[in-house]
Amino acid sequence: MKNRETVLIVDDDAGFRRAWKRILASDGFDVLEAGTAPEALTAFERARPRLVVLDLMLPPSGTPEAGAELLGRMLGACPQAKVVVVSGTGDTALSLSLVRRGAYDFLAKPVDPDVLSAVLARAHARLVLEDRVRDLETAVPTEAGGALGRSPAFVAAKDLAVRAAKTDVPVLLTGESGTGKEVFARLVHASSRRAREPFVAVNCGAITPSLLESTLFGHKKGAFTGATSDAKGLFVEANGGTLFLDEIGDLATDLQVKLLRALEAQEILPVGASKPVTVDVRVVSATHRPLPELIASKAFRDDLYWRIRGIEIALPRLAERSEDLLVLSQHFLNQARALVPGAGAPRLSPEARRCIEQYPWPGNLRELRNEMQRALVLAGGREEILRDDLSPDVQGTATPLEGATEHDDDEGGSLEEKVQRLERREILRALAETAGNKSHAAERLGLSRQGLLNKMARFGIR
Ligand SMILES: Nc1ncnc2c1ncn2[C@@H]1O[C@H](COP(=O)(O)OP(=O)(O)OP(=O)(O)O)[C@@H](O)[C@H]1O
Repeated sequence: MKNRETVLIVDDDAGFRRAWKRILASDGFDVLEAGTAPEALTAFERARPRLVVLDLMLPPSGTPEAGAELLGRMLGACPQAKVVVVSGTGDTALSLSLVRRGAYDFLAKPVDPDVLSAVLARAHARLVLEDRVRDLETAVPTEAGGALGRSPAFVAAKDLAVRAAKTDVPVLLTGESGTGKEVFARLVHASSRRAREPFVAVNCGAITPSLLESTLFGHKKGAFTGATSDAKGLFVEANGGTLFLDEIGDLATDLQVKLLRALEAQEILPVGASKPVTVDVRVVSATHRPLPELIASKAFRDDLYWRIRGIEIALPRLAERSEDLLVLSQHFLNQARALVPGAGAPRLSPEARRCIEQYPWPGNLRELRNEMQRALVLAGGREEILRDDLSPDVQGTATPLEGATEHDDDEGGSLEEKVQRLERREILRALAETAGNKSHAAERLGLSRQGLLNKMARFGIR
């Protein structure tokens, strides 16, 4: 059997270490040894073993308190580590108190080899189980159309979308940028009788009016310079299915008239054609601009408004979906793994969660998605996403948790690496405290503005 798990054996007696090493190596573990508390800490920081056999009485101090402190440092750095404490026969009370403080189990000397083997096999099985649970927890199932969320405002919008989908009534999706309007348009399509037919999306604000007309309705060969052949247009491409008109508030007024005619007659007139073409298309529109205001300023036709607004679904801002924040964050982190080679199964630290919950997310889900991608990149393969991996705005003014150890520099590495981590944290903190003002942050840190910019570039800070 090959466990591919490393066990660190910590004992000052080289004879014991040798004997235990033989047993555990034959059980299939990779084994590391340390004879003193400093050696143990160095080995732990370097190899991050998740299994440790720890004798409490270690040089240089030789006191059980030093062993207990070592245990605390190991569990602080790697809470899932399973540390089996080994003590003298008289130390049962102390060993028990350490189990209460997070040690996995304890063994009294002289250690029975079979018991050692069995305890470590059980600890290893536990690790495997915990890994599995974590994988399952992080693999949040993606629901229909990827529309995740359980907050009341979101569930109400989703119910309405699914009910509207069963009819052919036009749907108007409103909501700030990044609230998931396109995701909802796809949800309406996927829940409708048209699900197996095409879903065609067009952003009305992204195409010039002259091009948009032929893009939507098609054109005949020779209708305008460059029209070298007939083109079908998106209405015909979406025939039988759903046409998603994103940013409909940006539609030029003459096109509004043509769109209204197409929707009322269910037929379109390709540019340069003399005969209309009949189409069967369900239209879903979306806008982040308030159409009533555009109507008041004559920028949008009210007859078209009433035509596309069969059922209006207002998507809630992310700030109104506090119950969904962490599920969505985890979902976006999982998604981002595909973009970051070597990223493990990420999870958010308590501090990072707090920051996410306190930030208002003006860019809604799109901003959250980008933030999670960035955090995963900055975490550089570390599975726990820390507060410092978040951008200064998101770290914002959230007050650190009391007793939080995130900023304690106990993550190991060379002196230079520690100094760099410290520098990066101080820069992020100064930026957060000055609301991202680089000149003020530089002043606070005693750097020139350019010096700060250089360091930000080096540490990958936006
Ligand atoms: N409920 C959801 N569950 C999971 N991911 C979502 C959800 N809603 C939106 N997203 C994701 O959030 C991002 C933004 O969503 P989308 O593009 O639909 O927003 P939008 O309102 O159409 O934005 P814009 O108005 O700027 O075009 C996308 O990556 C999308 O996949």
